[in-house]
Amino acid sequence: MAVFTSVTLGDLTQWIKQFPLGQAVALKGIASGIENSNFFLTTESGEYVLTIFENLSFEQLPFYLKLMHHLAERGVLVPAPVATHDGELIVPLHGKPAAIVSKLEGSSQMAPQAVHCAAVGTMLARMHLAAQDYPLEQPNLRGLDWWNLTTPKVLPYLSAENAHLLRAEMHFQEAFAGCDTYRQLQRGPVHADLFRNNVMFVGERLTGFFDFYFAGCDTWLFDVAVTINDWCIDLATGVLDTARVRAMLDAYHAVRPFTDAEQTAWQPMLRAAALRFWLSRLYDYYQPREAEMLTPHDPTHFERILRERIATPAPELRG
Ligand SMILES: Nc1ncnc2c1ncn2[C@@H]1O[C@H](COP(=O)(O)OP(=O)(O)OP(=O)(O)O)[C@@H](O)[C@H]1O
Ligand SMILES: N[C@@H](CCO)C(=O)O
Repeated sequence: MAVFTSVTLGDLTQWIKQFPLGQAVALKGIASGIENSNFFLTTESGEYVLTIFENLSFEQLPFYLKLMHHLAERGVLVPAPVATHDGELIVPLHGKPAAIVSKLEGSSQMAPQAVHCAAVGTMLARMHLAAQDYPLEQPNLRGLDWWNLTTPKVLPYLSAENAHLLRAEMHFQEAFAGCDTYRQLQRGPVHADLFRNNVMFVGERLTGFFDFYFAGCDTWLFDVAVTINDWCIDLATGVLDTARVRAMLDAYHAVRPFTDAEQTAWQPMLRAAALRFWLSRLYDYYQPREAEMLTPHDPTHFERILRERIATPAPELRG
């Protein structure tokens, strides 16, 4: 159950009047998702998603909602936030920040083929380019600083072997983040969590990216690495699938060509993207939030991926 704050249709009778959407006619809690309370909301003017933010503050949220608005305006397929009559994208509901966004058609493609990976690669590159002139700045809040804070919190729970892996990889990533090649990488707003469950498809047609609430400013290559590490792997082993990798990278490159610095940084970045999710999953596993938590995601999945990315040379970025 992933509705942490309950809302009834009656609660919305007055509240919805601040939006130009007519009356709310149906509301249905969405069971998946582990971060926020989400509802499908039908109003007199159409179908939307109502999100109540359980962890993000009124101060943090404009970065995400305005980014979605910016991207939607530029033709990138993302949910468009709906503004109130006063132009606000975030308003309180039951004392927490809430927003209404357009509902994307379709469903997640949990067994993607090369054709789906190509569509994701194209849209990801378009998104990076379209966000280039986005004026707000917010770091990736799950970047190196967060890894440094989180590592000592999870280390006591790890086997000697895994503790060694984590310490060694943190050491490696600190050095990587400080090197000249890293400084040359192009940066901007990135999604940073573009997993299979955060993209909608109708058949082979991509209908949108969503769940932008881990977005932040980081290297574009980090976003590519996070996406490849989820979409283009054999789930049981974490091994990259060449056909899907090529489809995604070639499609991305056709829209926004990879640079020499990115080619040099590719293997360390695939490791960084694996480390990021190993750490967050370890943290959620050993320090679950009270009561509200669902079954945490399996950390060993990303431990396997990290070991695999260290052991196996990365594929060429430019095929
Ligand atoms: N704009 C949207 N259009 C259509 N469906 C949506 C939209 N936003 C969310 N959903 C649906 O709600 C579900 C949960 O949303 P979301 O992934 O954003 O939640 P979350 O709590 O941030 O979860 P997590 O962080 O675990 O991915 C999605 O799997 C999707 O089915
Ligand atoms: N994509 C993350 C969950 C947060 O959205 C994970 O699989 O660990």
